Amino acid sequence: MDLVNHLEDRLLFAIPKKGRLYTKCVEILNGSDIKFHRSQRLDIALSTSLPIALIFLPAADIPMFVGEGKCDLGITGYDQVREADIDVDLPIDLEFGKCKLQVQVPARGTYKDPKELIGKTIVSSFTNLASKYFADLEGVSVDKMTTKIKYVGGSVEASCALGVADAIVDLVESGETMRAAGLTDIATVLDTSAYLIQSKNPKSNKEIIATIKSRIEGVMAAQKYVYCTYNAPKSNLKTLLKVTPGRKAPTIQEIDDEGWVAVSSMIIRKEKGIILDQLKKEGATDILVFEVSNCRV
Ligand SMILES: Nc1ncnc2c1ncn2[C@@H]1O[C@H](COP(=O)(O)OP(=O)(O)OP(=O)(O)O)[C@@H](O)[C@H]1O
Ligand SMILES: O=P(O)(O)OC[C@H]1O[C@H](OP(=O)(O)OP(=O)(O)O)[C@H](O)[C@@H]1O
Repeated sequence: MDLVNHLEDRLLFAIPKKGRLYTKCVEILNGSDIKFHRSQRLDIALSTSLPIALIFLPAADIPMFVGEGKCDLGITGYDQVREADIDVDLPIDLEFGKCKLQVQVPARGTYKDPKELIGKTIVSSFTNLASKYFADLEGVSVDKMTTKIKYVGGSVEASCALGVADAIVDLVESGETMRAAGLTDIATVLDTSAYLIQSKNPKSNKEIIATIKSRIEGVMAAQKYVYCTYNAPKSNLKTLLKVTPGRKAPTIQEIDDEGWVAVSSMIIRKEKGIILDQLKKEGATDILVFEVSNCRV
């Protein structure tokens, strides 16, 4: 297939091919203007807007491809990076795919402390992280630990009910799966979210890597902030500026009304309600909020 020849001179960027991280990754690529067309059944897509080839891979394999320098950049869960135990840079926390890798036991059982599981059988898809966690609990190296760690690839939560495990180590987001399986968490092994990961020895030039990172940071900022403007009485400007300090600093402009200025500032989207209430209370008028569709920060 000729596609492979077109990979030369392109930065290879590994993206989860499906699953929980896929949709958000495509949103980030779109927001970054990394345009591509993915044909059905093809796991490589050439970007039409930048010298990039997107390589769609299982989330669990991405740390290896980036760690070995086959792909310069990738997006995957921090849990996958730690499980693979591969040395990569983690330049951007993308703040989605947030969940916890937790030790879970039958809710009606007697286990309350993970130390009570020493010497027992634990089932997980994250056997390396689970092994390290229980070896640390035992205070020995992984090869000397007495706790048995077994691998299953999915539906880990069924293991206790099926009598395969005394406890499991699995991801928890809402907790619905855990509760439905009659389990409860007793310890957290790792907090995770999706990251942009980068090879320690990238083959592409620094410029294209910097461009991609800056665009992704722009998408993140556009998601995190909204743009707020208002008119402020000079008499209470100091207090109002404390409410909207901006990312760097607020912009203040004179207006054709003595005693008043116009202020514009980026504000955190999640805090918008409280901030607008405070601005109003402190005497601001004509308060407007705008979506930021894109930016460079
Ligand atoms: N509720 C969740 N359950 C599992 N993984 C989650 C959850 N929320 C976020 N994640 C992240 O998604 C990653 C799993 O990605 P993905 O769904 O692509 O793999 P997968 O579960 O192995 O896919 P599949 O099971 O469809 O083959 C996890 O490693 C974690 O970083
Ligand atoms: O806390 P929750 O919001 O319920 O999410 C957690 C569940 O999601 C994942 O499984 P997934 O759906 O990816 O299927 P799997 O069991 O085949 O991995 C994970 O392994 C948990 O089972």
